[in-house]
Amino acid sequence: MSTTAAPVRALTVETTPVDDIRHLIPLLDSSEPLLWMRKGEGLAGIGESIRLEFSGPDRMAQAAEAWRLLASAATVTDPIGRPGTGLVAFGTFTFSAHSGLTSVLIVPRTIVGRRGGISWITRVQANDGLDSSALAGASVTASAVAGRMPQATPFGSEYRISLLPGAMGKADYSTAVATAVERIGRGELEKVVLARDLVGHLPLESDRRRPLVELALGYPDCWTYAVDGFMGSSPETLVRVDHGTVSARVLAGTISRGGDAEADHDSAVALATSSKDRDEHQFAVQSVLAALSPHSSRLVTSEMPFTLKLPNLWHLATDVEGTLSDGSTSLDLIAALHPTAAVAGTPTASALALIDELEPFDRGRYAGPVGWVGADGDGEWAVALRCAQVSPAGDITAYAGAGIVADSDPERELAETRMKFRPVVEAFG
Ligand SMILES: C=C(O[C@H]1C=CC=C(C(=O)O)[C@@H]1O)C(=O)O
Repeated sequence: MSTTAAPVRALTVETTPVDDIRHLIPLLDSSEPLLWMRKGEGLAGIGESIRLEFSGPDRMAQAAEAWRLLASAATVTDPIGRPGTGLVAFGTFTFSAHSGLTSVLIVPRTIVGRRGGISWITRVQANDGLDSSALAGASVTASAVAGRMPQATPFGSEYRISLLPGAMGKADYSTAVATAVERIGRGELEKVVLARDLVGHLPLESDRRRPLVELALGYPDCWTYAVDGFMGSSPETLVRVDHGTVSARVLAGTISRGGDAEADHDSAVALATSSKDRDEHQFAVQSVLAALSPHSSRLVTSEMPFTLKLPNLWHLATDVEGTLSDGSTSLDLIAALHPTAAVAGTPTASALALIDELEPFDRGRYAGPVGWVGADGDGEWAVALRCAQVSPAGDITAYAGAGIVADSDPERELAETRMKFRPVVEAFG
């Protein structure tokens, strides 16, 4: 859909309960799926009612402001009142302030949701009436047609795509890690997260819901998402705001799964007791606490990080929870949090400069916030990991990175990125 500065229309939004909907993905558009899902529940978006695009250093703050205006002008009928009912926008934001890709908020024409066993449909209609000049920094495309009841459609043919090294090959990655370790040794910074890319191409008219099915079935405990051609399955909750409660799951520190039960247990113990991984993890936790403290009271974390088991690896994890103290929306909070030390490093400015210097590609939306926001500003946002951007022409770019600290070993970090690519490589392959 093209982007023009068309007048924004006020939205009329109506949520209605429906009989149990068990499968969200078959309802999606096969070429432009919009999805947010975990453990079989979540939100499926069909069509676009309004698209807001942002770029530059203030992209998230602009989105927060534009969303306040759009939501306050909407007429919402929502007898269910659960997270994800009523007016919702799906969003994806670029990692870098100077990315060539845009950051977007998309209000679908129809949203089908399921949460706690309750299913609903939300229909959105764009009407005349809201002045677009009010939508700070946003470029807007609007469509007036209201959503219809979506029907499941059969999946298109199967395909198998190989993803191959992109702008940064394996040897280049190891060299970049060695350079980062040297810079850390010189005291220029303490941690940096370096990523590499894989590329491939989707055949014409491929059903883009297929990789989502693989991701959702293979990684049910992760957030499986698809917004504007960007898709993946992330284990990391950047922030969730629900009726005044703010929470996050911080991940940093990784080890492979063991080949049998005993080796797997040993792997988890090795991760939990590794001072290298504990250090890497603490940088990430501290960055999240520092960003959330000004907006929350009673911010608590588990005393020690715990080991989180995923099908492809173990992570060190810390859950954070607090009470929102200043009425921030989830978009305000992603603006405050991004980029955490789980995806950039410490100190942030030095880490971003080194990423720019050592990574020969634009991260696009990789490692940026991806998720949804509701009319009241509540929402759920993941750190966009284990992901790929698929362009309208079918070009695929997948990304995975690893946190580099003083005693990182380049070959181990390379192996870690291979593990982290697994969900996406298998979903397309
Ligand atoms: C940067 C990534 O992972 C982050 C999240 C969890 C563990 C990480 C690590 O152990 O390096 C990274 O900080 C990625 O998956 O591309």
